[in-house]
Amino acid sequence: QTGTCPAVFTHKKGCYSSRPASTMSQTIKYLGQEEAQHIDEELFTEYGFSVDQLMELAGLSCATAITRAYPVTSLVKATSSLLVICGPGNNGGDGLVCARHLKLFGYEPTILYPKRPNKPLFQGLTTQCQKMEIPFLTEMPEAQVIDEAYNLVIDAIFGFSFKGAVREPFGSILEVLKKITVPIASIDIPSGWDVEQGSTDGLQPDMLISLTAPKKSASLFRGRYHYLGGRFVPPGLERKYQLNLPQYPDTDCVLKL
Ligand SMILES: NC(=O)C1=CN([C@@H]2O[C@H](COP(=O)(O)OP(=O)(O)OC[C@H]3O[C@@H](n4cnc5c(N)ncnc54)[C@H](O)[C@@H]3O)[C@@H](O)[C@H]2O)[C@@H](O)CC1
Ligand SMILES: [K+]
Repeated sequence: QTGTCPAVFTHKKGCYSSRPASTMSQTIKYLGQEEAQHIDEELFTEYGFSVDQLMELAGLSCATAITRAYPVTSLVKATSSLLVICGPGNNGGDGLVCARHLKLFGYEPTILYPKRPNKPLFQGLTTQCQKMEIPFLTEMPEAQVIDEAYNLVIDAIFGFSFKGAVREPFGSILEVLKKITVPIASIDIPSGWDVEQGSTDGLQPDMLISLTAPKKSASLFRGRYHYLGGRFVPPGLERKYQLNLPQYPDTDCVLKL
């Protein structure tokens, strides 16, 4: 039995978990944009979480998933250098948290954070990264420079609130990212992709870390590593939106999908 029932307890009649049997065989839900935003809002209102709490858990999940896919010992460059590109919203905040944890995990992240919201949350996260001695770039390097200097680029530019044509400076940044050959790990959504429809000529990340639940465009992801993170969903919210989340193994904060 044990061999056929990963991540759930077993007993003599087969697999079981704390989840009702009716949801066990169903597949994980891929969320639309509005649905993702509603879940986000409910977590903060009805369920009493604060943004910085969930951002910390989300960013930690991302850093952990990255250690699974790209362990320090597997990196090809002489240093364990990573480039983390942060956008103007909460996806960018996840990137800052992720960079801080990656530094603690033995990587050498560098951050590009061109549009910084004038809010204490983001100012605090920026200070924390500076105090962790993570360098900040003042401009986007050229594609060739990125390929030479970094093992991996972490895309924390846009998440589930992205809409419409990409505005500067992010249009130029995404153009450079389309030319690089080092792998890209995208947080929640590959930036520039429509949250539901994806993109035919957009980024093609090697890794996607879906937070809470994958968004519809994740079904078009063709990279090697798709991870789920953000192990903080209360059961009532999971039931209401029929998320059918898989069970995370043991105490892990990430799960490979
Ligand atoms: N509910 C959840 O599961 C959680 C979500 N978190 C993160 O929060 C993200 C969503 O954050 P936000 O709602 O702040 O939004 P995003 O971070 O997706 O982006 C919003 C920002 O991007 C800008 N923007 C939108 N479209 C643009 C365009 N076409 N060109 C240029 N700029 C554009 C907006 O002006 C805004 O500043 C998620 O994807 C996830 O990464 C986590 O921080 C916490 C938990
Ligand atoms: K992203």
